[in-house]
Amino acid sequence: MFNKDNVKRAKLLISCPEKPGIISTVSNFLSEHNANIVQFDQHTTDPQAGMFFMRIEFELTDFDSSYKELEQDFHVLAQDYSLEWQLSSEKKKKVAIFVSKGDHCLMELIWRWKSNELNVDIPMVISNHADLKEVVEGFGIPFYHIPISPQTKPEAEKKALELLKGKVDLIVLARYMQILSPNFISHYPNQIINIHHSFLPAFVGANPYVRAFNRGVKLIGATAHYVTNDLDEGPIIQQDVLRVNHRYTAEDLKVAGRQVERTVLAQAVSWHVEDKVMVHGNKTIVFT
Ligand SMILES: Nc1nc2c(c(=O)[nH]1)N[C@@H](CN(C=O)c1ccc(C(=O)N[C@@H](CCC(=O)O)C(=O)O)cc1)CN2
Repeated sequence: MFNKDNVKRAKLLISCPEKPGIISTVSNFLSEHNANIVQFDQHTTDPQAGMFFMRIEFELTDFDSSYKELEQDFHVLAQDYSLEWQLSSEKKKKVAIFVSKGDHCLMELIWRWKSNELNVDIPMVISNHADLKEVVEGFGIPFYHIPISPQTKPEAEKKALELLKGKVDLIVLARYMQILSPNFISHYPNQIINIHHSFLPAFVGANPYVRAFNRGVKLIGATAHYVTNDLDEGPIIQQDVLRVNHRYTAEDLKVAGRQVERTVLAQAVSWHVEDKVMVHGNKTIVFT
């Protein structure tokens, strides 16, 4: 459809201590900037003394000039009201995917990208193994093999950071089986999403399916979370479970779990790139 008035959408995420009038102040600001609100969501942790969260999606005509003007003016309002905020346009986010040998989560993301279901660019895949090089390059995606050992991890992470610098908005660990250092994570705060193959907080760390089998669980699950220095303890974005029974071996659990892992990760990545996730402490607010 021809867009004669250059109308595009933007998203504004705001968090601040709860106070009366914040909604009317922000909506008046947007009205004064000729923004047409098309979606509005809010959450208050405690009406008396809690935190207030808001997500507003709006349209702007003459987008390129009006977006810049709105952004400049919002800086002033944000300071006056002590707002934490993020303004995003419809520009596709650039997502780097980290993998090891398992391909099911990687392929789910690539399939959704190829079908335009996931509105992102994938500038690179980085792996500590070469196994998936051919399949990734077959989709025209650059693949970088960076081998890692406990002795070489600092150098390997330095190489990865150099490849990533200025090229990505989000890193996805698609069954990447290496613990990231605090230094690496510090470059991408709440911009690294991991899929853990258990229903956290159960079975943190390595080999969760074997431990689930030994425990005799009747549900297995997967958890997508932001990566922090505390292994598998970061803010949870999405989870799901699958019913199992005594007939499942540990290997059966691993195979059955792949379906849950891939859909949970894809949903979490979709919500993040659509600017629907806000982080508060060690929790998220997801405006679905
Ligand atoms: N700093 C963080 N790094 C990673 C996190 C995280 O939450 N914080 N999530 C993990 C994913 N993961 C489970 O989902 C996981 C991966 C790897 C290991 C582990 O013990 N790795 C060993 C090496 C194992 C090997 O070489 O095969 C290690 O890194 O020393 C535990 C949990 C991704 N990273």
